[in-house]
Amino acid sequence: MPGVLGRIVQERAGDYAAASPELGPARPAARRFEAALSGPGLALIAEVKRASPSQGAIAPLDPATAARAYETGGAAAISVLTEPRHFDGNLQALHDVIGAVGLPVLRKDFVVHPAMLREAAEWGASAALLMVSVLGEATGAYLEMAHHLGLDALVEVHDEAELDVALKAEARIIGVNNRDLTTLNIDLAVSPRLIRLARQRGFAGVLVAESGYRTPDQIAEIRPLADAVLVGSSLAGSGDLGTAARQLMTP
Ligand SMILES: O=C(O)c1ccccc1NCC(=O)[C@H](O)[C@H](O)COP(=O)(O)O
Repeated sequence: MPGVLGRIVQERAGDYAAASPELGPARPAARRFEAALSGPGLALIAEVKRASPSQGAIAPLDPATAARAYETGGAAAISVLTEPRHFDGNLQALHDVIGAVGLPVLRKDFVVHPAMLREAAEWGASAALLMVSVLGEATGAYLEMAHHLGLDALVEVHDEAELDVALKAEARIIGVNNRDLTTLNIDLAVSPRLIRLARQRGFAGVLVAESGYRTPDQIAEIRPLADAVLVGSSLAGSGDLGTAARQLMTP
C-alpha cells in the first residue's frame, strides 16, 4: 500500500500487535447509526477532525464542544477520528463525544485489528469505519466482527473493484470516499459515479458520500443520490461549527 495510507496502516498494526483479538460476548444490534442516516433527506455526518495528512493542523477542537455544536447545527451523526499521529485523535475524544451528545457516534480510524472494534463497542460507539482499501478480502470478516459487537459498519470504497468487495461482503452501509488516499487528491465526481453504480447493482442499503464538501452547491449535486454526506475539514476549520453545518446543508 503506497503513500501515507501505507504508513498509517503499518503504524496502527504496530500499535495493536500485542492486543488480544478476542471480541467477547455478542452484543445486540442497536442500528442507531444506520437509522440516523435512513430518514428522508440527506443526513449530515459531521466529523471531529483536528488535523489531517492533507491539511496539517485544522483546528484545536475540544471534541465534546465540537460535537455539541454539530448536534445543534443539525447533524444526524458524529464521526470522531481516533488516529493519534496524523489526525490528532484518541479514544478519549471518542469517549468525550459519546458522553456529550445524543447522536450516534462513528469511530473513524484505520481498523486493522479486532481489538479496535472491541474498543469501539466498549467505549459506546454506534459504528466503526471499515476501509476496503485497507482490509481487502478481509472486509467481510471484519463486518461480521462489527455486527457481533452490535456495531454498524461504514464500509468505505473508492473505486469499482472496492465497491464489488463491499457488495460481496453484504455491507449495509457503504461510504464512497472522493479522496484518493494514496495521492490525497479529491474528485467530487467519484461519489455520484459509484453511488449510481451501487444502486444499478441492486444495493438497497445506505449510501454515504465522503470528503471534500465545502459549499451548499456541492451538497446540492449529491443530495438526490446519497442518503448521507460525511464532512470534516470544512466544518472543523470554520470557527463556528454549528452555523457552518447548518449553512452547508441548507438547500
Ligand atoms: O483527510 C485526509 O487527509 C486523509 C488522509 C489519509 C487518509 C484519510 C484521510 N481522511 C479521512 C477521511 O476520509 C476524511 O476525514 C472524511 O471523509 C472527511 O473528509 P473532509 O471533509 O475532506 O475532511
